[in-house]
Amino acid sequence: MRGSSRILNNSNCLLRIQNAVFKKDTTKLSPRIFPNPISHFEIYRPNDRNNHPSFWTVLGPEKSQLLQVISGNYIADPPLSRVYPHLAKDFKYHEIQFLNFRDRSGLDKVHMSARYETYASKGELEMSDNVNSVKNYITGANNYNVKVDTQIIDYTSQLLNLFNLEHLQNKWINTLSNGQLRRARIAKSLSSKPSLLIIDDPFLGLDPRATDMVSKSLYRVSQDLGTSIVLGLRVQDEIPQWIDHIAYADENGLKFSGKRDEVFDQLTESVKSIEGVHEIHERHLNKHKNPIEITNESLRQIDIAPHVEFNNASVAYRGLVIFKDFNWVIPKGSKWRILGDNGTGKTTLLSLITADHPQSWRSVMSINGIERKTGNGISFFDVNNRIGISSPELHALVPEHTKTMYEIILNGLVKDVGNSNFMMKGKQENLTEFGRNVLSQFQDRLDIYGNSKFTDLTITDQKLTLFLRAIIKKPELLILDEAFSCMDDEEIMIRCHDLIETDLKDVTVLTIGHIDWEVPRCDYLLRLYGDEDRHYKLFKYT
Ligand SMILES: Nc1ncnc2c1ncn2[C@@H]1O[C@H](COP(=O)(O)OP(=O)(O)OP(=O)(O)O)[C@@H](O)[C@H]1O
Repeated sequence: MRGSSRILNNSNCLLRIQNAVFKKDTTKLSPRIFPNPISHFEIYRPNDRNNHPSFWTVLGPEKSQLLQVISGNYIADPPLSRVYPHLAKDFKYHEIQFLNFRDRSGLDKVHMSARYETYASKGELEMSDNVNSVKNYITGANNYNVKVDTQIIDYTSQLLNLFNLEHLQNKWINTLSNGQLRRARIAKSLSSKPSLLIIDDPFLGLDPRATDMVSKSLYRVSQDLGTSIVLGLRVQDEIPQWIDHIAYADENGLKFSGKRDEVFDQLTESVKSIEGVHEIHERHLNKHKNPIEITNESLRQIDIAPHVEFNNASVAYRGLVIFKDFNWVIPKGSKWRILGDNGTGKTTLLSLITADHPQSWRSVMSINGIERKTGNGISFFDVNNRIGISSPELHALVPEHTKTMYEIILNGLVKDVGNSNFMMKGKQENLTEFGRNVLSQFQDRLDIYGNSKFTDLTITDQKLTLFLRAIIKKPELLILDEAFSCMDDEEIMIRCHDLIETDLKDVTVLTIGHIDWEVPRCDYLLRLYGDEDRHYKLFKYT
């Protein structure tokens, strides 16, 4: 860091790392997290008048590791090479908050069907005394059953307002949509008024409006509370204006760090190849991107039989209407993007298709011309034998410490257990030629990581694992819900997208993703508007 040779004012220094190496544990053979020592890195409180670094973004292929180091994980060697001077006197564990969104930590690990069933058994959408309400989740009253004092209530109201959660405050936390839940988790992390807030992929799964709102709100709270903030972003992501310092971590360690404008040249040089790949990818995806509005009638008239059809479907949660008279014809083999702000009903729609949603059995839809209703000889397992899926909910259910990459992928071959059962072993001999071909396209990754535990994989390889698991049986219908979000190795993402175009031509694909370049090329778009009348429109890309 430039100018870092000066020893700065200790009282406002939150974190100082000097000539430190980091290890997972203290055993002699434990490998270093980064081969090179970190020579110097500092974070200051934002109200420090000397304009010292308080708002950082960490970029680069090893950003998550550096965030762990900053947040106090791993063991520093020598011991005092990483210190938190400002916190040292009266340190409380909640002074540092570290959030990553890979899991739904702190919440029940429930699969979608359980989410809807529990709602059904609870019977109420909103309960002011609901222990597991969003509001209680943010204050912590759900865990400790503590009485929350008025000051905290006032502060919580501010947080609810800033993160647009007021209208959701009495809902049961597990019924929130992914984007809503992420906002709630950020609000919760601020409820303890931390000195240092570290968030990996803060905008993951947020729609563009929510991204902007969360960014502004984070800055505002940090000013009010004097909280320093570190955000882990991908090189391709937009860096908020208020971030004034950048650190870049690669496999060797901290490559450079400093003021945003001062590291500009180094950053440009380091990300040249990543940006080159990104530009080619975007050009490919945008080749045909003019959406023209179409109707269900026109979809019925094309020469391909409908695969899935929604017929006047309606879904409401105790007065909260999500779908009203919803009709959608999905031709066999067509590729769709489903787009809509957080909470507009994308996941609900997919859970109808996967039969996780109870409404799914009430003649609201048909697949291959067969109406789905109870007593029609179709079971939940029949439905899911033909569906492959990757989603954040499934990601959270992976037994990450016990299963390897290869085991998780083969698990996708197991029949008659639904898609969320990770325990059953898939058999290598059940691989078809298609399955073998798919795996051979990623042999380079499997050779290195195939026998690694899921937890030890990078986020890119975790997402790749779930993608391969979803397609290995060659499903008739493939559901990709945020399947490529936070994949930072875009070359791997492109290989997955290419595979969809070349090897899954006859498979119907439904994709959800808020970021354009994370979505494979699609023929059609379903746009949900989330307004009072639950409008939606269908488009064809030309
Ligand atoms: N079981 C439930 N009980 C009550 N409300 C629910 C339930 N499940 C979902 N909701 C509400 O229904 C709305 C739609 O949720 P859904 O998860 O389908 O949205 P989404 O479009 O997938 O959002 P995101 O982009 O955030 O993932 C949200 O407002 C959510 O709070």
